[in-house]
Amino acid sequence: MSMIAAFYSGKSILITGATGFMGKVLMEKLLRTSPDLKVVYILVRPKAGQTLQQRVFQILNSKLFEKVKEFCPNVHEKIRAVSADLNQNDFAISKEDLQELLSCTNIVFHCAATVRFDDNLRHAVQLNVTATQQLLLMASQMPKLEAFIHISTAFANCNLKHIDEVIYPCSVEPKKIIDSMEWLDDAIIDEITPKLIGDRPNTYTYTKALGEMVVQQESENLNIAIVRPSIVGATWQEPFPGWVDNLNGPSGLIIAAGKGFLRSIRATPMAVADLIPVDTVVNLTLAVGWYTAVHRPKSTLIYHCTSGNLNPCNWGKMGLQVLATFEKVPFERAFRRPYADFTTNNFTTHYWNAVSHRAPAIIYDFYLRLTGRKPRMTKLMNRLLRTISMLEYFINRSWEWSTYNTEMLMSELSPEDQRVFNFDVRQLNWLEYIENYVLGVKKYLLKEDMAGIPEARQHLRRLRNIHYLFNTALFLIVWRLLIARSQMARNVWFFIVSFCYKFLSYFRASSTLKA
Ligand SMILES: CCCCCCCCCCCCCCCCCCCCCCCCCCCC(=O)SCCNC(=O)CCNC(=O)[C@H](O)C(C)(C)COP(=O)(O)OP(=O)(O)OC[C@H]1O[C@@H](n2cnc3c(N)ncnc32)[C@H](O)[C@@H]1OP(=O)(O)O
Ligand SMILES: NC(=O)C1=CN([C@@H]2O[C@H](COP(=O)(O)OP(=O)(O)OC[C@H]3O[C@@H](n4cnc5c(N)ncnc54)[C@H](OP(=O)(O)O)[C@@H]3O)[C@@H](O)[C@H]2O)C=CC1
Repeated sequence: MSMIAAFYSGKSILITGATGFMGKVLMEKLLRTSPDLKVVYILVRPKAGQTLQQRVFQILNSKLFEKVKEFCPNVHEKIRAVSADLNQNDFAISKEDLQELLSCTNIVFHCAATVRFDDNLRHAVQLNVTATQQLLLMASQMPKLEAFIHISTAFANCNLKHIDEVIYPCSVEPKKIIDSMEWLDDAIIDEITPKLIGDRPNTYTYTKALGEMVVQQESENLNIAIVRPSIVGATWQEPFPGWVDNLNGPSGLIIAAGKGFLRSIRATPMAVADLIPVDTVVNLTLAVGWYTAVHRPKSTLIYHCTSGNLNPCNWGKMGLQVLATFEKVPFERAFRRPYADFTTNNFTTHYWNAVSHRAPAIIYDFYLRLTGRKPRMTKLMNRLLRTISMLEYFINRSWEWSTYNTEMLMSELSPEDQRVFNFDVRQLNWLEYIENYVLGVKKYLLKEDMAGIPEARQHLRRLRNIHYLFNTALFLIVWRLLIARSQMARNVWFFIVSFCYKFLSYFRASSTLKA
């Protein structure tokens, strides 16, 4: 019997960010392994014209929840969606709901965050710092609370090269930042943002670091732990391999490469690609919840959920496996044949951006205009290049994360728990994982049917022929222009033609003699 699963039975669990990528997988695993838990409270905001109930219904009817519904058909009865907006004061939770949450919650998993790299500082602080502080305040009023698990990121301290499982202070106190966001106007905030984030690449990593400081400062009377995942990718094993439902991290780039938009990327092939499957993160998080509640460590423990030091893989190897998988399972209606290379300096990056990204987009838009359609490729390409520029920081550097606490926790688990809540990334076969990841992107993100593969191959063959035709035509045009303008080009042309003629004459003569 799994001790962790048994621990969650009968418990009331509060999850923030349950509609997000990680939150969904966390909720699914909890309900599948501990169907006897009392209730899962999820803080949800109405969004995109959908009510709370519609959002929850959509999640529970997704492919991700198919397996849990086999075990526990009335899974929806275990979930209680509470209307809440983490950007609002007191999260805009009704009095009755708040009362219930405060009096019943045993465990809190705080996953909600803004993970956008381009968020303005005010919004990123509101969600990643102020909301964390408010949630901790709520938690301190929960008499039955056994553990509070905060999800941070391994990149919160990406300005350092070696990162230990400790909280590193930021130069300005989070409380001061929170206060200043209340009275500074947007223009001033934009001006001071680069100074505040310092050598971090974006507001996301900075505000996640501030969030950790808040956790540390409020941790006095609470039993808290922090989990720091690196780049979270599709599921490795559970509930099935390759599940993914958003474009963050590598997923968007896999689509862009598979559809032939992304042909080169500025990346360091030998840099460690610290990817971690989402089910591994969730297993560790649940194990941390159990350990923190049962063993009540004296200080706030931080757990790195990373792969680099236990089972390293680099971007070069991953990229090649991504491309190899496109050969086996091509994506439908590609813009160009998938081919991508890593560039390593400014000059080649600009050159390939012009030749492989912008020029084809302009030519395609010209074709769309000619055929009476609205041009859209240049806009899309600009957006892709902007996205890539924001991710480049992470694919051109390597970090070392120590994992003593994570390894200690692994050794504390029973063999059954090590199996059911497996977070031992040493067992991961990267090539198999990447292949399943690409397949998952095709199936669950692009919603493409496997039956469409022959047609996709046919389409790629057509693109290859168009490519050859285009290159030949381009060559002839350039050559024709050269001949018209330069005596030297004419001489070279005359030489090649006469050489070919002589070769053919000799070949014909020798074959006549043989006959
Ligand atoms: C040896 C040589 C080998 C040769 C082999 C060569 C092979 C080469 C390549 C092969 C294929 C690639 C394989 C892997 C390559 C490397 C991948 C590296 C990824 C690394 C990521 C690391 C980041 C992790 C750091 C920290 C981890 C965390 O803690 S946080 C979680 C991560 N957060 C994010 O990823 C958020 C990023 N997103 C954003 O910040 C924003 O979305 C944005 C700024 C990127 C865009 O904002 P914008 O307002 O413009 O638009 P938005 O409304 O959000 O979306 C616009 C359209 O763009 C689509 N979109 C969104 N995100 C992405 C994305 N990540 N990639 C691509 N597209 C994206 C979005 O859907 C919108 O589309 P439309 O609706 O169609 O307009
Ligand atoms: N994905 C990754 O690569 C990594 C993620 N992390 C961390 O993991 C955690 C989860 O990330 P992930 O699941 O990928 O992120 P997602 O963007 O998929 O999910 C974010 C969640 O936060 C919720 N949320 C955002 N704003 C509000 C709000 N104002 N009120 C209520 N809820 C809100 C979202 O709700 P809604 O659906 O309504 O928008 C969503 O459920 C985050 O803390 C992140 O920092 C750490 C390392 C890597």
